[in-house]
Amino acid sequence: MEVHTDIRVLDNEEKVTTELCSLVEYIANTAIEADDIFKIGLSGGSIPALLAKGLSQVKTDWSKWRLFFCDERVVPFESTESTFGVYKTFLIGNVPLTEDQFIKIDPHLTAEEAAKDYIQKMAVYFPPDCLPRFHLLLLGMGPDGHTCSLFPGHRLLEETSVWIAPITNSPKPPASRITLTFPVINNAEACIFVAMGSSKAETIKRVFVDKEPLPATRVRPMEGLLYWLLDKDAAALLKKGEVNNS
Ligand SMILES: O=C1O[C@H](COP(=O)(O)O)[C@@H](O)[C@H](O)[C@H]1O
Repeated sequence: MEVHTDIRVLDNEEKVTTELCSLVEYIANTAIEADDIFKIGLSGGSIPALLAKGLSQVKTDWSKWRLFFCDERVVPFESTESTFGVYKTFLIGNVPLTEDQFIKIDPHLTAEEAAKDYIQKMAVYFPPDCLPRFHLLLLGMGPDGHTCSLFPGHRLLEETSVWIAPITNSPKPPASRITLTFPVINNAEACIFVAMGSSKAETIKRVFVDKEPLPATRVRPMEGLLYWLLDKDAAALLKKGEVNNS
């Protein structure tokens, strides 16, 4: 079954930031109205810097936000490789979010233990006996097509038995990470990919024109919405008609 994909090509990073934050605002406030809570999964890479620039304009009840990690590196929070560490530096103090609204890994555990521990932490926020359904996942895509810490050709692409899986041989350092698995990703109410810069152009073509089965292409929220926010450089190899500007 086809998943409707809303691809938006924006002029530059500033416009991508504005579009991203206005979508996040709308989805957050809709979730809060319906469920009295907004559950968002965050990615690392280029996304935290965009949120740092745009989220302060967002009007929402910040106390209702709970922030999870689509993937996280199993390193101390003080490390520049820690995704939570990056968000802590960029967001806390910049928007009215407190550290305890972030559902964090225990960085003192092994990746395997950290994944199990994170499943238990997540379970507190989702109904029992069914897959977690996030209101929103913010996703990035590496030049190799990876998303979260799901890398091309890795056995974790086929993992369906756990919500969160450990990985100890990540091809992109650091090696030790935890990641959401596809059943949870594809159960989300909405996923927003952000890809910017010419280093992403070839991979964007592989996703939308060649339709290669890359990890990012496998994000298909069957009962949800899928957005791709691209800047002009990332979209450079797409022809007219391959995108729907809105
Ligand atoms: O390693 C990672 O990379 C991806 C992509 O990052 P980007 O800088 O190309 O946007 C990111 O989404 C993921 O969370 C991170 O662990």
